Amino acid sequence: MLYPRENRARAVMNLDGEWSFCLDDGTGLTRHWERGPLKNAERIAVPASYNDQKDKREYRNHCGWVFYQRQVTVPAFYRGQRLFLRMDAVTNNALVWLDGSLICEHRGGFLPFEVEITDRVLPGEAALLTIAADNRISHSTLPVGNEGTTAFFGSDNPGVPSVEAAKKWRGQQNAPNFDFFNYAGINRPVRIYTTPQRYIRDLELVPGVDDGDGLVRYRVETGGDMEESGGCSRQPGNAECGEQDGNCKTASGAGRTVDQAGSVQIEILDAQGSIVARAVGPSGEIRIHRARRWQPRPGIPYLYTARVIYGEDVYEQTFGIRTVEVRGTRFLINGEPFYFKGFGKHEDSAFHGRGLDFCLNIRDLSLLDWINANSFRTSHYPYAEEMYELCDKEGIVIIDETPAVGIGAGESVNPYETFPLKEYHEQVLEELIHRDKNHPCVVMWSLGNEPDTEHFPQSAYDYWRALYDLAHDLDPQNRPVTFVCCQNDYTRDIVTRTMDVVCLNRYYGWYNLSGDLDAACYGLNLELDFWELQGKPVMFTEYGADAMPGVHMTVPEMFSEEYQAEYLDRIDRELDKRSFFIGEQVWNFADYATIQGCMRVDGNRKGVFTRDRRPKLAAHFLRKRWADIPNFGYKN
Ligand SMILES: CCCCCC[C@@H]1NC[C@@H](O)[C@H](O)[C@H]1C(=O)O
Repeated sequence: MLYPRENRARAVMNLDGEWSFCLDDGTGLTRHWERGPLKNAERIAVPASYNDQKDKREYRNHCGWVFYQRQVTVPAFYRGQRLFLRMDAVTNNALVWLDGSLICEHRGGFLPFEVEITDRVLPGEAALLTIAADNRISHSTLPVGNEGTTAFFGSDNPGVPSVEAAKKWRGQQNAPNFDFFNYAGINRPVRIYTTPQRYIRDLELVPGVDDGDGLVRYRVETGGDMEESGGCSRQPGNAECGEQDGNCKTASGAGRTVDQAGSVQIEILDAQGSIVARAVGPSGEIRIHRARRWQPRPGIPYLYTARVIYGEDVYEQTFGIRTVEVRGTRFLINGEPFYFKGFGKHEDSAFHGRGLDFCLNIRDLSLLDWINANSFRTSHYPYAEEMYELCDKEGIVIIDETPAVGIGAGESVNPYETFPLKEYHEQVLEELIHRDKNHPCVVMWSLGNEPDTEHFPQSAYDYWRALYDLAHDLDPQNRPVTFVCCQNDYTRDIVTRTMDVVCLNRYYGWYNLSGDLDAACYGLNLELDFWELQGKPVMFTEYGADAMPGVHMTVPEMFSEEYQAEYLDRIDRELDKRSFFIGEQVWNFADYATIQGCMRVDGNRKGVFTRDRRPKLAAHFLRKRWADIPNFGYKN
């Protein structure tokens, strides 16, 4: 499924803007609100979460379906073209109708899905588009919601009769088993795009090097051929209603890599737009003489463009010539040992919630430059495609993470036996890799964040090892695969040590040994001694401390800006002593919204920037530290 781009063969209609909106009162589906204009509708902006767009508690705390609606008129001059409706992300589950007919549904709130509507709309005629979004989370969703218990870090007095009675009285509420607000709705763009009858369905680019040349393996999948069959080529994110067995059916017939009805041509253009190589056929290998490498900044993130021509259709995709490899305890990019400097982030901002915000993306990459960072993890879900395109251009390295956060329920519940997540997790992983496979900025896949790997070690190993193998099978570039492990008994965890890179979230001196950085460094070193024996590259994907802006102390204590800065300084000094330690990603880039709770003061305050992107003391510390740490060769 290709990102929508307009060109001489394709048009894109962006449906962003003001839509009609209703919170479901529990009758929307049974009374078929999609069959006509929404009654008592309010105005809402798309793309953006709905939660913060109104000053109404019911918007903030809604639990269930919401309905979005707008009229769409495809221009008459699109007649004869194929038409596709693409939703970049509807959080968390979606139903889509046109003129009251269900045309597709999708599970998952952070990856795109599309459906062909060529035979469902009449160009020149208005149609009523309705999208319903369900924000409920549970043991069956990713991210995971708690069932019958409190949210992550929630507090409770279980068993007290009055408290238990009140929980029953208040009815169903979402209880996120994750530490970010469960923003929901149409968080990313909705578009209609056109293609010629025979069109390019997908493009896979696998860059390699050969004695200074670039060697790019490519594969083009086409669709809409004359001899099209109704066959189902499983293309993640292509959905058509009626396929209740989860078997995606492409409404446009089977995808083919073997060209049946016309030749595929591919041209490679350099950054100046000159054709430097070309090939014919739906798959093959292209040599680019004296190719320029894609390098993380301050290197040059050089991008080529693959232009595919198939019949009347054209599609252009940028890509980079770079290699990624784990060798011993080193993480190599273009054969050189890379050191990760950066953060766990969130897609989070006032007003937009989790909605795509082009301006914020530009601003955040500017701040990553200001602070001398080179990378971030898309914690804890895939980010909007536009951010990856920016990182390709700016030379920022990404660890790309699924929405699998919160898989665990304490020592008494084995989530791997009781949470029905395996197939869904596989679907999400497949959609993620399918969407992001061509981005040079993506150097590693993270299968998920902080699952329980301590209480049921063998079940955990079986579950995550299968996903690890699947990720390696699915990724044409076969990038390293990891997952992110939380503070646990690392001697009982038999999963983390099997990943290509050991990614640790550690909070010595915060969630344990609180406020005591001497003891924190002592404990950290005991654990690092353990990891030294594993012979794997190890990095922090989270470490940090909350800091309330403006709280200052001469003797640093928790929640002061000084403590946050000293925390990072002390821990970093210990990490510098370990040659197998290949990166430090601080939690978090910026303060962000969470569910209410006695552990959160207007959200999570571990940001080194405030939510409106003002630097705390720790940001100045990191900017200075990271100015002296090179991308390559810092450790070995
Ligand atoms: C004992 C609890 C361990 C929590 C580990 C720390 C958490 N990791 C996942 C992130 O989404 C949270 O925001 C972070 C935290 O709380 O700030």
